[in-house]
Amino acid sequence: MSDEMPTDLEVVPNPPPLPDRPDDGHKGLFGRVLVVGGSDAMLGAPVLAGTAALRTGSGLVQLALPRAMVPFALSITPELTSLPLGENPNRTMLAEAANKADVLVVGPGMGTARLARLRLWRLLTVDKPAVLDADALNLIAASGEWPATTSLRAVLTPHPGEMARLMPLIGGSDPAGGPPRVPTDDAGRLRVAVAAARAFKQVVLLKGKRTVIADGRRVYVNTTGDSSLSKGGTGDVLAGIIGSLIGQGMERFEAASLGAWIHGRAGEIAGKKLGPRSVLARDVVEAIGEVLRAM
Ligand SMILES: NC(=O)C1=CN([C@@H]2O[C@H](COP(=O)(O)OP(=O)(O)OC[C@H]3O[C@@H](n4cnc5c(N)ncnc54)[C@H](OP(=O)(O)O)[C@@H]3O)[C@@H](O)[C@H]2O)[C@@H](O)CC1
Ligand SMILES: Nc1ncnc2c1ncn2[C@@H]1O[C@H](COP(=O)(O)OP(=O)(O)O)[C@@H](O)[C@H]1O
Repeated sequence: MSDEMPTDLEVVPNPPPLPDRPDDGHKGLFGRVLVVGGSDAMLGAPVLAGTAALRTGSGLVQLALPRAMVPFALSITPELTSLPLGENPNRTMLAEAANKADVLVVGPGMGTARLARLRLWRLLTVDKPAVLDADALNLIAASGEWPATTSLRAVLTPHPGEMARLMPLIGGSDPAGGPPRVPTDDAGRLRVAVAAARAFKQVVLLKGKRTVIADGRRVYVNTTGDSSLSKGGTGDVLAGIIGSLIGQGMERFEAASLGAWIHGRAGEIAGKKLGPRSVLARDVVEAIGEVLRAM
């Protein structure tokens, strides 16, 4: 990975507007999102992602998650539908659901066990746009190389810890010989996001204060958001928002940029109501409506 700052980038100053929502539309027009995630220890992550997608305007959101969790997940958000996953890899049913969807959100709370890996590898062969988050990224990092055969057109949404795990795949290392680390300054974060986008040929969103979105040619640095978002589950909310915008027809870089902006504003609004310390990820989901109404 080069230490040079790329000089051939278009810096996008503002996120794009929301896509149109025709008055005579129906749920089939506004995107079918499939969220694949959840594991014994983590139910909240896929539910937060799916609920955020519904709040952002998706017509239909289905959660593919372990069978035992389905009743609990649906009792939190009954507007979600489910694909119960059993102990076998269930890869055919999963691939069928993925093929019916307009966009996939893969990884929130999925864990890194064998079944999760098998399911992810099956999904990587589906020709769909996707948001790859959390454990989807950890599984790819653990495999040691970017899956060159993937047909997914993805937005990767690593936090700096996940990005550090991916860095060996783009030739990133710590000069001192320790584990790779993501720089904390703006220029360094931008360099890493652009290098990853170019190496993987995907859209990369590097989370944190001043989230960076890069597609290899363009870069957008988000300015919304504060410490109201510094709590478990808010990244899952972001994955759902971006998936929803892609499902509503937005191009991936634009969806990731606008999604980061909406997510940050929703965090700020929730923080004003409750105080930044007390905001939960679900409060960020609840604030999405206020953000969208004002746009
Ligand atoms: N309710 C639920 O169901 C929830 C489920 N969740 C699910 O949990 C799973 C594991 O995801 P996870 O992010 O919690 O663990 P992991 O990837 O090991 O990250 C921690 C490591 O990364 C680093 N690090 C993190 N952020 C950083 C930053 N901004 N800046 C810098 N470093 C940062 C951090 O480093 P440290 O600060 O400790 O030095 C640490 O090493 C995943 O499936 C997710 O979806 C969660 O979404 C929560 C709610
Ligand atoms: N101080 C902050 N300012 C702006 N955004 C923040 C801040 N703290 C966290 N965030 C945002 O909150 C989200 C946290 O995501 P992540 O670390 O993946 O959480 P989780 O995995 O628990 O859902 C990211 O979008 C990140 O950019």
